[in-house]
Amino acid sequence: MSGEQNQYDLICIGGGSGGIATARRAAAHGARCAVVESARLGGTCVNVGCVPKKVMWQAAHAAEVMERAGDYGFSGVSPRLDWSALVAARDAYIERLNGIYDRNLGNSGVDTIRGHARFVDPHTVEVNGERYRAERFVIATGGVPGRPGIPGGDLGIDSDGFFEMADRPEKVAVVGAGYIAVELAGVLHQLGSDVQLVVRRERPLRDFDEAIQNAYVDAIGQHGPTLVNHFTPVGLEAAWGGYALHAEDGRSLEGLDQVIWAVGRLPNTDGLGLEAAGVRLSEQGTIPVDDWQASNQPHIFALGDVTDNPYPLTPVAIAAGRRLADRLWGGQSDRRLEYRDVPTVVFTHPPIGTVGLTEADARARYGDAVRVYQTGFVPMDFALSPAEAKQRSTMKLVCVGEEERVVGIHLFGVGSDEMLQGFAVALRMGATKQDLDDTVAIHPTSAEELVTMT
Ligand SMILES: Cc1cc2nc3c(=O)[nH]c(=O)nc-3n(C[C@H](O)[C@H](O)[C@H](O)COP(=O)(O)OP(=O)(O)OC[C@H]3O[C@@H](n4cnc5c(N)ncnc54)[C@H](O)[C@@H]3O)c2cc1C
Ligand SMILES: NC(=O)c1ccc[n+]([C@@H]2O[C@H](COP(=O)([O-])OP(=O)(O)OC[C@H]3O[C@@H](n4cnc5c(N)ncnc54)[C@H](O)[C@@H]3O)[C@@H](O)[C@H]2O)c1
Repeated sequence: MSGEQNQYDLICIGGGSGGIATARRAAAHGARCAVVESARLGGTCVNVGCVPKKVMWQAAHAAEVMERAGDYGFSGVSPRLDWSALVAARDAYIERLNGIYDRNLGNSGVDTIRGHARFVDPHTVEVNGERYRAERFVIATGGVPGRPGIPGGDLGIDSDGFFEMADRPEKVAVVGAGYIAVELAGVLHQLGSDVQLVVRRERPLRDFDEAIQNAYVDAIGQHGPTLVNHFTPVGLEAAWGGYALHAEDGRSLEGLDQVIWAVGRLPNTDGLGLEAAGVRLSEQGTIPVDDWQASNQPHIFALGDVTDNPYPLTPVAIAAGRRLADRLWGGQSDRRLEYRDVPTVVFTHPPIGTVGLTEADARARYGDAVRVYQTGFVPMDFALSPAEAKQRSTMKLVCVGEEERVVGIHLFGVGSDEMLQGFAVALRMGATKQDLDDTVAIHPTSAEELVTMT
């Protein structure tokens, strides 16, 4: 029987990016809140996503910079990676973050309930046999990696498995054409593995602006990983000589130490008891929500990767949650997340940064009113490098109308990851090409190209 202490204003199911952010903001507004988490606090991002991925990317980036040391006159730089030391340091860092998340929840006055939450009725969840009631719920249970439904699809590993690898594989196929595939392929390639990036169509990152797709494909054509295109996997076999990945057209990739599936993620609603709560799911298994994050049950909200959110990103889950809490408990009745002009970075080598419309989307929406500015250059990082080692950067501005309002910014090159955030503010505020031109450049940087394009 649940007592007073098990009665809340808000229970967030899922202690990841969205659930924690919502509960802490609601608590700051005075709501009595709890977060239920069945695994490690911090969710995908902290444990098997952004954070360990960025650590691996930093390691790969360090390797890349050390490769260039000779160009600047250094000698004797021949690093050898101790994979297990890297993994141990990374995991210790994440453990510290888990502790910080725990303390932050406590300091914010949010109760943490450990275990798997399951609705037993629209206002009650059960966790480890104990019942908890709330006036409102936020479902922020995120997603899990998917695998193809082909023979041998259960062999190999997914992105969760990538973070468990005790050794660096010598020869690996990364299957997929989205963020995770290109990021993991890039890290492993840069850290010394022989990597084949396997895509079903012509090239990866097909949702990105064509200039970015081309720049990325040119870059990996020059430096790796190896692109294997038009390859639709139909089977994976484990044999003595290593894995063999078979394609629909009869081709095979053989002798692989590892195969990493990066073929998309699935919303995580397993065992949530949504039928008991009366919450409907979409055909894709996501929880459909309205503009205010409400499910078909007005007191049950959902956000982040478990919804049909077009940007399954950590800051998006956080922003949706904080705005929801501001609206429900902070008296800000119009506050909600608008799912547009969300800046995002893909941590390739070099990285990709993008915000707003691609040229193709802008042309579909605005027709001839679109004007595009594009530039390509070798950043100064490679000024002293031999021609074959130089990496080019690409930048594109998509502008609309007489006033040339900037509606899309697409970057590929060293520093794009850190460059984009400020320009995304400008885009959101309605900056025009003239505003960029009127901003005095910072020299010598790559970023100055964005305010000097003709
Ligand atoms: C490899 C990888 C790299 C990524 N890199 C980036 C990046 O660089 N930048 C970026 O912005 N995004 C990145 N993402 C995406 C980002 O991690 C997600 O968008 C984000 O974590 C979604 O937050 P969420 O709150 O919706 O869910 P999650 O963070 O997934 O949290 C959901 C939590 O709910 C818990 N849970 C599930 N069901 C229950 C239940 N019934 N009861 C109790 N607890 C439950 C889970 O254990 C989990 O901890 C990456 C993702 C992956 C996989
Ligand atoms: N840097 C970042 O911000 C970052 C990094 C990683 C992930 N994420 C987020 O996580 C989300 C999920 O990433 P993701 O890469 O898992 O998914 P995704 O949906 O971006 O890509 C999945 C890819 O797998 C391909 N695919 C699907 N089935 C396949 C099959 N049977 N065989 C071969 N290929 C197949 C699809 O064509 C698609 O290109 C992203 O949309 C992104 O929002 C963000």
